[in-house]
Amino acid sequence: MNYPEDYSSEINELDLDEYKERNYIMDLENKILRAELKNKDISRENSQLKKENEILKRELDKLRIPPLIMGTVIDKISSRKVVVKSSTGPNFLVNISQFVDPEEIVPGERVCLNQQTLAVVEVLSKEKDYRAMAMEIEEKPNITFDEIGGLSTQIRDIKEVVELPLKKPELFEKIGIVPPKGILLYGPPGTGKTLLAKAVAYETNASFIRVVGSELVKKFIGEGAKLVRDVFKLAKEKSPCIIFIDEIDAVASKRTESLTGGDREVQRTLMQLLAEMDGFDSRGDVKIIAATNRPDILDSAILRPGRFDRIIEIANPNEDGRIEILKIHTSKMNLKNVNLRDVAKLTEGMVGADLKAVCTEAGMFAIREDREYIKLRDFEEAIEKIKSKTTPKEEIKPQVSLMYG
Ligand SMILES: Nc1ncnc2c1ncn2[C@@H]1O[C@H](COP(=O)(O)OP(=O)(O)OP(=O)(O)O)[C@@H](O)[C@H]1O
Repeated sequence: MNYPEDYSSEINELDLDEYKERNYIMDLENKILRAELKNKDISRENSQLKKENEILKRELDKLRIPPLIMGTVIDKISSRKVVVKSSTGPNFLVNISQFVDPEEIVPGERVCLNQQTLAVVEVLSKEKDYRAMAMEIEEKPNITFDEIGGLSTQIRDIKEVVELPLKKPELFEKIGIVPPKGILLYGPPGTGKTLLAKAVAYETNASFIRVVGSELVKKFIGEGAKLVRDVFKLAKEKSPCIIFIDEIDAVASKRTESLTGGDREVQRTLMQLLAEMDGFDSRGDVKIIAATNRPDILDSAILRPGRFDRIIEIANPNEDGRIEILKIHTSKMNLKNVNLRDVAKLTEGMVGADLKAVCTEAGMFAIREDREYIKLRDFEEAIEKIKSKTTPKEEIKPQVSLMYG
């Protein structure tokens, strides 16, 4: 169409204005979109941080709760005053804390006392028995040796000393040798000691009882020795059974000359443990696996023949070990162009628990970017993040004179 010259220039100007306006609007829309995406990212990060904050708060609360003393109510003097026989020995006349319903407290009831004020702060109902609190019992843990990476030699050793005697006791009888009763796993935290013990229980169809050394002597004051007795009794009832004692150093560190009250408690618990171990038949179907990060401080009494006389080191994984562990933890992840050897090279010094955290974190980075696959960059960022949170694991060896088998 032909327009007169002056009219067409007016239209061109109009077009230009409209064009500029449209560009401006598009620009604004892009900015809004970017701001919205950023906002989404921030709120996702915010909720992640909130979750982390919650976890840390809970951890802090746990740390703030001082250890409690167990006791049995002997007599009720008034609605808020009772006489309690403490598990540490003496009787106390104590108050009932305002958080506890005084109606619940009758003679014979087991209660927890605050260590400083000795007030009754908790009633131990039958369901919430302290034994249940101190022991983790699994009828058949669901962990197989295939889920453990980088520990093939240790798996072979453990099979020899635990699995074989449990599955074929007649073999040992024929040959005339006594299978070991207990083995000690030592190595830095997070290297898979608990995992190994659970896998042995799974492969031998055994139940699994886990107790933590530090809890036996610090959380359930005065009950350590009794708990050890109960653990062995329960293990016999549930046999075949694997007893796993984590942090054994807390009950079996070298004896010191002067004994404080706490040390005496440790002593009593250790003596009971040694007596229980000496008292049962190594050909039976209860085996004990203990774990420690501090083999250097162990009392040699527990490493004597007939006790924990097999020692297996669970060290930090090497590069091939790290690849195996990464394979396990990425088996269900959608990876794109990720060579696990590259990831293993970047994770020198990390243990299995760190590698698991790296895999989960790499997945989180992909989710944050709305991607359905995980690339090497996600692993690199995850490694940075985990490294900034963890301290390098130190390897501590037992003293040479303590090593047997
Ligand atoms: N060798 C491994 N192969 C696969 N996963 C592992 C391995 N080691 C550790 N992990 C992962 O780390 C988690 C923690 O490991 P585990 O509890 O067995 O370590 P640990 O040596 O018993 O540590 P701690 O001394 O702190 O008790 C396991 O549940 C598992 O997911």
